[in-house]
Amino acid sequence: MTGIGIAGAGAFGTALGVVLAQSGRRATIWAHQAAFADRIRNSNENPRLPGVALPENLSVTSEIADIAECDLVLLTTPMQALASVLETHGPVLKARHMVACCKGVDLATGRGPSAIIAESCTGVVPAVLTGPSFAADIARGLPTALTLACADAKAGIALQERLSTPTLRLYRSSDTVGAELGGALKNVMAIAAGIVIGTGLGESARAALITRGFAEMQRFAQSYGAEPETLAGLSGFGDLVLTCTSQQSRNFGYGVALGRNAWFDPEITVEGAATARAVAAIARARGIDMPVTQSVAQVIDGHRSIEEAVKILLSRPLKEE
Ligand SMILES: NC(=O)C1=CN([C@@H]2O[C@H](COP(=O)(O)OP(=O)(O)OC[C@H]3O[C@@H](n4cnc5c(N)ncnc54)[C@H](OP(=O)(O)O)[C@@H]3O)[C@@H](O)[C@H]2O)C=CC1
Ligand SMILES: O=C(CO)COP(=O)(O)O
Repeated sequence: MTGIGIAGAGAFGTALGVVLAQSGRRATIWAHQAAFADRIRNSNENPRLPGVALPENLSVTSEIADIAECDLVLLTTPMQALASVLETHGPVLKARHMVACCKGVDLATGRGPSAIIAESCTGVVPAVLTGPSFAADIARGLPTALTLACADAKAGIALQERLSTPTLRLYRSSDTVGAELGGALKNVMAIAAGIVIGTGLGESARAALITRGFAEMQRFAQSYGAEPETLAGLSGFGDLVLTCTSQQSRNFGYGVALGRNAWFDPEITVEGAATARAVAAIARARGIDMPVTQSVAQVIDGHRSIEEAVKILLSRPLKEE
């Protein structure tokens, strides 16, 4: 079967389904809750992506069997759900290609999405779709450019062609590790940027944070063999800029709320929180200098106040850039 399965009925999976269906592809979104699938079907709209009508050739199901025969599956659950979803449903999925669309590092194992796919689904070619794009922008048909990373060059070309649309422009890369780490780490930096703005530290401080945060991202990713060019591209620098500067970003919004000591809805997906904890632990164990990430992890876990974290960051030894 040549249809596209989309595992995860959130804003991003729905937006990808909409744009792919609008350009003639047949796609099916799988939701893990039957009631939620019913709600989407009955209203022809996903409450996580309000105001976007679903095209006719985009189906919604809560039966995993309905996407089992798809040759391509996009994995659009939150990162911390990916391993359990693949453990439970991976064996029934017959897809030869799986594209991870989630951004983060698994807190329990320290693994990224492509490693989770490779370990859970033998014989599947893992790929990663990541880069600067808000689901609402994609779904409205606004122009977006993303990175499609796949270590298998032939599969990468086929996936790039299959998933590009007139408004969704995919650039190809073979550096899956670099692409997925860029997407994971920028969310941590977006929380930090939100804290900077929420606390009233100013735009100059945010620019410094983004720049030093990018240096930190490079250090971490290169320790895993990522190419510096990947981090400088859409999946790293591009998404870092978007997420650290846009009110649309949930990670940025969470940071702003922390900075203002304001309530933030715990139902909202904030991938950078678990990823900050995961990356801080890995960096400590591997001796990688990640001061911003360590500070974010300490602040969100209540182990350090924002004032203390800022003081510590500003009193680090002076050094060359
Ligand atoms: N939104 C965006 O603009 C973008 C998001 N992404 C990435 O896409 C990923 C998903 O984000 P997004 O779509 O926004 O998230 P949402 O918060 O919109 O939705 C998450 C969805 O995942 C479902 N889900 C949660 N746990 C499971 C599970 N165990 N099995 C199956 N489904 C589950 C939720 O269902 P329920 O609520 O019923 O539990 C919900 O439908 C994230 O990694 C994010 O970083 C990437 C680019 C853009
Ligand atoms: O990844 C995204 C934009 O590229 C979405 O960011 P948020 O999860 O912070 O909303």
